[in-house]
Amino acid sequence: MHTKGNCCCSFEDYKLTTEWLMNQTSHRPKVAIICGSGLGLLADGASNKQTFRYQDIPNFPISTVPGHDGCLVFGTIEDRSCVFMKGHFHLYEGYTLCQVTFPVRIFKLMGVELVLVTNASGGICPDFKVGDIMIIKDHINLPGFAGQHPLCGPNDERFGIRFPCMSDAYSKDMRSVVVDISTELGCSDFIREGVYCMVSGPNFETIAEARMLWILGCDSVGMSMVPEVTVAKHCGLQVVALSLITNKVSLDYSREEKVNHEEVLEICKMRAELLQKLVTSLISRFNQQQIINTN
Ligand SMILES: O=P(O)(O)O[C@@H]1C[C@H](O)[C@@H](CO)O1
Ligand code: HPA
Repeated sequence: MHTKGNCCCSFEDYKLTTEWLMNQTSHRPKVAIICGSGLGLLADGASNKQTFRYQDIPNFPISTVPGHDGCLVFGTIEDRSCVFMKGHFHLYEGYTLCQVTFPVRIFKLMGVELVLVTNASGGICPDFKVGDIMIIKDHINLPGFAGQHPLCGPNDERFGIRFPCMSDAYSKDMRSVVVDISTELGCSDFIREGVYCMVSGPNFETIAEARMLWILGCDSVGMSMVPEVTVAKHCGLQVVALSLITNKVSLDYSREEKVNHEEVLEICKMRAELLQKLVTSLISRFNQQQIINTN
């Protein structure tokens, strides 16, 4: 890979990795699922699985965080090919945003149309409970404000335009499909909608920072996803994102609880089955929607 500004991957790098994967598998996924911390279990429901460890895929970064298995799983859900990222990459691991978002452009080149992102986040909105699932309707890209943005550097028009619109990054149609599915599954009590804020991490927020984020309009805070969503939107992919509220963020100096990563993973385990049902139903609805759109 070569380096230019924030950008360390050339079109040839993306092409090489895509061709390598397409030579190794006959799956041609239309949906990619990015599994956040502790949520790799989402791939377990797929059949006809074919797994590639990140270290074996040319140009792929490797996962360094507990709860991120570090493999790409191709499989079938409801007769449709999907690709699951069991583990994704974070700024705090020391990766550039070009590396963090590298897989998204591979998905684009492979023919993916929908990216379904899951992650873990801390609930800022006082109404949120641990275990709630927040449908992300918008985000605040805090590292982006400071120039840590995946689209900084020369723009490659083969992926998208220089100045992409982000006001509709999260598909409105797919968001309402998630609401319908949660009613059908009888879990609408856990479903919320809100604004996710990305911070770089790796420390959890101070109380003053959390209060600032609440004033700014953030309902939850996490350390990932926004770069991937930005790059997905830039290259014309539909995005739907679900954030599992794994802890309540302290807004109050009298609160004694201290958040830690083990607790985050524990809550992910608790909600993995429900998230898996949501994801499976969502994929089958996306397939139906595609069929309707092409008829
Ligand atoms: O990868 P995600 O965003 O799901 O993981 C969150 C943010 C940190 O990586 C970690 C903190 O516990 O969980
Ligand atoms: O409270 C949090 N803050 C930031 N990232 C997180 N990921 C899970 N919980 C949190």
